[in-house]
Amino acid sequence: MANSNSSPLYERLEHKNTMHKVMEFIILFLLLSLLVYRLLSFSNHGFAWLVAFLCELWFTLYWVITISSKWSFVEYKTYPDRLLQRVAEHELPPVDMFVTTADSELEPPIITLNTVLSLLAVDYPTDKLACYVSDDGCSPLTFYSLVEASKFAELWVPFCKKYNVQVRAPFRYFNNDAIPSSKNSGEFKQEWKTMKDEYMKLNRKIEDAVGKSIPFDLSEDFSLFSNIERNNHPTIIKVVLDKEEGHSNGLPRLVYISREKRPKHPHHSKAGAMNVLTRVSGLMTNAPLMLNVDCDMFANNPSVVLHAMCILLGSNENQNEIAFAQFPQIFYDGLKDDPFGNQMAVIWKYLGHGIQGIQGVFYAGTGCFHRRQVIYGKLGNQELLKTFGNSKELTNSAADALRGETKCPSMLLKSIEAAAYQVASCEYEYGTNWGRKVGWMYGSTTEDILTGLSIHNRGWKSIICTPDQPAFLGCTPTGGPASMTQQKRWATGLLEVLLSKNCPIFGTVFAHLQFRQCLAYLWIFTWGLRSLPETCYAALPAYSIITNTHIFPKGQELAYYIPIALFVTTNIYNISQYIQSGLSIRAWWNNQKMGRITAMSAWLFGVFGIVLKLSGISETVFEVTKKDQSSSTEKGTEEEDTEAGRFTFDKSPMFVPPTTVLLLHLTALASALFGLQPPAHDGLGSGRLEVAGSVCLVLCLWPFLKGLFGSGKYGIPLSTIFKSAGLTLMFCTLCRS
Ligand SMILES: O=c1ccn([C@@H]2O[C@H](COP(=O)(O)OP(=O)(O)O[C@H]3O[C@H](CO)[C@@H](O)[C@H](O)[C@H]3O)[C@@H](O)[C@H]2O)c(=O)[nH]1
Ligand SMILES: [Mn+2]
Repeated sequence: MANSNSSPLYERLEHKNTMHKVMEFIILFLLLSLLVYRLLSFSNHGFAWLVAFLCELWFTLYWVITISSKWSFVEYKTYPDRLLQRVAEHELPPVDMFVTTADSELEPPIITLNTVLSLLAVDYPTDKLACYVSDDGCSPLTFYSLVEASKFAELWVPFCKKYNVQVRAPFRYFNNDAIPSSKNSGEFKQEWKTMKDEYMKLNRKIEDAVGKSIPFDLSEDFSLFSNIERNNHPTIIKVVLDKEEGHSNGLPRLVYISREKRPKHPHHSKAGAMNVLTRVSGLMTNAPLMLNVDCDMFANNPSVVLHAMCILLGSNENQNEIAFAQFPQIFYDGLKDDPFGNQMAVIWKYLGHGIQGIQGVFYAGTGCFHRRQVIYGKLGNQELLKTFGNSKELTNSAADALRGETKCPSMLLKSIEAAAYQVASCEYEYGTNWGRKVGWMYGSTTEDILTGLSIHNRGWKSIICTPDQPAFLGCTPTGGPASMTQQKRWATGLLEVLLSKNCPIFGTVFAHLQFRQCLAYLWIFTWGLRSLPETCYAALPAYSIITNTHIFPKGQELAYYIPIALFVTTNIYNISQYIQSGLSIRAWWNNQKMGRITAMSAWLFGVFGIVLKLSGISETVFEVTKKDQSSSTEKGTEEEDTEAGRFTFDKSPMFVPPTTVLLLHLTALASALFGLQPPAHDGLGSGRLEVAGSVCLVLCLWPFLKGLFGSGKYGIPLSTIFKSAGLTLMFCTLCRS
């Protein structure tokens, strides 16, 4: 095409969203009015008034930060076709692809191997790709699955490319039994059937291996795994697929790495794993770009790498400003209407693209392409050794990477074996800058946001890339306990950053973090803190009904309409965003409910976790979330499916606060209904707004109301109910006295 050289590889589209902005200001105005009203009537009221004021002050400040973060909605459109016309295949930069897994029980190897297969099969020159799998579980099963998957890949990858298969994770591709009808040639049908049979065989092999202590004969490779403890073992590095010298087998390289672990050495969870991947790949292939995904995030769009290249090779003037290209987290088989409120589609859309208009989207830990140079930082030669550690081979490769040279070694392991084992050992990082100035940053269980922040601090930008066909799809946790565990880890991890020297405010004052980008980071880092005002505010209506006082304006005051208007506009505003994102009102309501529940349980415990850490009582841990096999070969029973979205419980203390708040409101409403309230002091007792607030909370806590009467995992454990009842009783007694 004549003009293909001049047409850009990506376009930046700004959206005005005027209606949203107007509503955002109306909401802000109402919040401020409420604050003014509280201040003016302060003298007539007591402690509860002060609490309400403080909570509302927090909500207002938070709203200002939210408006700023959402303000500049910017979207990027990428054109991979133009890229292929402009850049010759051999000029495309190599990419190292990282997959992390940590536990073969919580993360079934069949999921991991599907992710790996989808990456091996992407549309990109295979000799430019290498896939590295980090296994923090040091599981022979994972290794075995990888070896078996690599054999299957020899059939699968050519098949995908021949027929331009769109979804290259076989468990998704073979999800329904019917042969895709779009391609009807007899040859295709035949090959499709063979492929499915082969995949089923692979599946069976792995299923057979699960649960056996030694699932395979201890041949040379597997013997490395015998008598190994997960947290106490030497490094294992195995090249599963290599390039034979001279000829290519049409598959990318594939390497299995289980880094050394010793009980006394901190392993820094995923961040530590990422740094080992970075170093080992630096020695082996040293690609200038690195993609990383969680084990459950398969490539759902075969052109992902090309889309990312559009941005990272991009237009000349700013290609050196963009540090990473992040694809949004989207989930497959997400339960309908997001009953656990963890699909975050609206957040990704409005906050993700809003921040895009400032310095760029946050790094979200998965589905992201980084520049190796940026991850390494900018350094002079004399600093290299101190920064990167004592491996001469690694410092040389890092120096190459920093100069923008990549000499891709043709022999993978043999020549550099010793160096690879050295950089994967647990003592290697001592006295270096790994985790502090280079690589993935340590000190938070949300290493992703922290690492992205450290990049933005240095003045880099980032871009969110949203091709029409979602680039990566992963699992969300289902059920109450798993969702809460994840949310608690996030709340803790984010607070760990907020309360450390990495706090974004320092980044703005002393480094190159833009002011509004700092606000956007504060928006996310304060998730955990939101639990405090939310929980207090949730208790207020119950308090006022029980004591027959009022915390909202009375009917005869003009201010009476402020909370009502606030309630109405906020909900219209929120609902409109759900509808514009193609979601249902039910999804909005579920998120609304879960927002309240999460704040009172998981986020609150995130704060406790931080208090314990700061007082030196306990460390924070990265608890891996369980990945469900859902739509692979095993289907849940019918009965389970109908209950899929129902909230589940366990004995975790996290469920105590929401249960308590629920019991409190039930008590309050009952006392109002049966006229058991004490007489009001000034004739101004609790009124309609307090009762409405109380009813709202009961509705938000509906899953817990059902849980009071449910049984098994659907029921709140008796011990939790007793604790909550005790707390409710205490609260009521305190109120009355
Ligand atoms: O010691 C560990 C712990 C975890 N992981 C891996 O980290 C990934 C994310 O773990 P998961 O339990 O799935 O956490 P999520 O909350 O679902 O992950 C989100 O949040 C994390 C930060 O809290 C980010 O690291 C992830 O990329 C992001 O998807 C998985 O591939 C794990 O195998 C390790 O490699 N080593
Ligand atoms: Mn996950």
